[in-house]
Amino acid sequence: MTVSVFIDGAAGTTGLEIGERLAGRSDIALIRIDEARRKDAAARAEALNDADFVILCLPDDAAREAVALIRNDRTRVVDASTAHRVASGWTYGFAELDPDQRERIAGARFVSNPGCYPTGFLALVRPLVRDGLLPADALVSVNATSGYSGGGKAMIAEFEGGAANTAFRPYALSLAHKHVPEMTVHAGLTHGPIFQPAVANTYRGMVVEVPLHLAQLVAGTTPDAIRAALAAAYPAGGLVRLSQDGAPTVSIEDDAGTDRMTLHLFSNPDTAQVRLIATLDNLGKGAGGAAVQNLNIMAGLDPLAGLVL
Ligand SMILES: NC(=O)C1=CN([C@@H]2O[C@H](COP(=O)(O)OP(=O)(O)OC[C@H]3O[C@@H](n4cnc5c(N)ncnc54)[C@H](OP(=O)(O)O)[C@@H]3O)[C@@H](O)[C@H]2O)C=CC1
Ligand SMILES: CC(=O)N[C@@H](CCC(=O)OP(=O)(O)O)C(=O)O
Repeated sequence: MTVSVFIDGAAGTTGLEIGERLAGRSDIALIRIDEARRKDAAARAEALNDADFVILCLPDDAAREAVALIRNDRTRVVDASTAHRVASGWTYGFAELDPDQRERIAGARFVSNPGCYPTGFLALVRPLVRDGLLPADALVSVNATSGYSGGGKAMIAEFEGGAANTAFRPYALSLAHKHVPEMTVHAGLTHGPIFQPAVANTYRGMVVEVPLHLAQLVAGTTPDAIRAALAAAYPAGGLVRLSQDGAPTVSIEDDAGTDRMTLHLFSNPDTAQVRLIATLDNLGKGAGGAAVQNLNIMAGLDPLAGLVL
């Protein structure tokens, strides 16, 4: 079986990553438009309506416009932007979020690819809320650092052109980052987490951390219970894997250049505190890898085709 796929925004950071993963696959026929017409609405509309699947790698407004340009009831969509991640009629494209999420994605016409930071946050927190270990009204925070490719072409130019002039820059200091709604909704929390992102002077990779006092969890919850919940949520052999933490070091490079995500749990019985940490690639499981995974699931293809494990 061959499916036709159009990447709208193929010349951008995420679009190029996805194009690389799909190139050379015999089960995918890529639809391309001339470089000179890649922002031309008529050319895009033709490709959007010809394709079995489209992957939107566009700014939010352009992603909404692309969806409006689809005039048939056949073309299926994976949107990598933030535009539809808590929108009704859209399925959240995080296959490992819940036991039946993969099946929901398989049957969906409109799938929103998760944000890169929410991918790490939700992997750590969603199983704890679902299993009743973390109360839904818990007040949590999430600290995270991303490589600068997370900011797309503009941020890459800033760092590689020498204008950034920093090794590490906290941002979103207004406490209103665009990822907080999807973190809240899909974790099943009633309060948004305090989100403290930063960008580091490295191209790709992320560290996403949720620190918790055991007192924030339901009484009697132990680090072993948290580990058991995470182990049950992420069976071996998938893209999301639970580290055994024999060698307790974590770095932003750990999963860079791959489509996997690694979860860590560190704890100290004396302080009754835990640090839950996810490492991933903002362009891998945080964007392009997840989009290809969703496409594979929706089209009924080999679920790991084109992915870097
Ligand atoms: N970078 C990352 O790590 C992640 C990005 N995303 C999301 O993916 C989307 C793309 O981001 P990213 O690749 O980083 O951004 P880039 O800025 O690198 O790429 C966006 C691309 O879209 C093109 N574009 C803009 N407007 C239009 C339009 N109207 N029609 C056609 N093409 C258009 C741009 O053209 P031009 O080249 O001329 O500027 C550019 O090539 C965003 O919504 C982003 O939030 C999601 C997860 C992670
Ligand atoms: C370092 C950096 O600037 N990161 C981006 C998010 C990266 C991203 O890809 O956001 P989406 O997944 O929602 O598209 C930011 O914080 O806005």
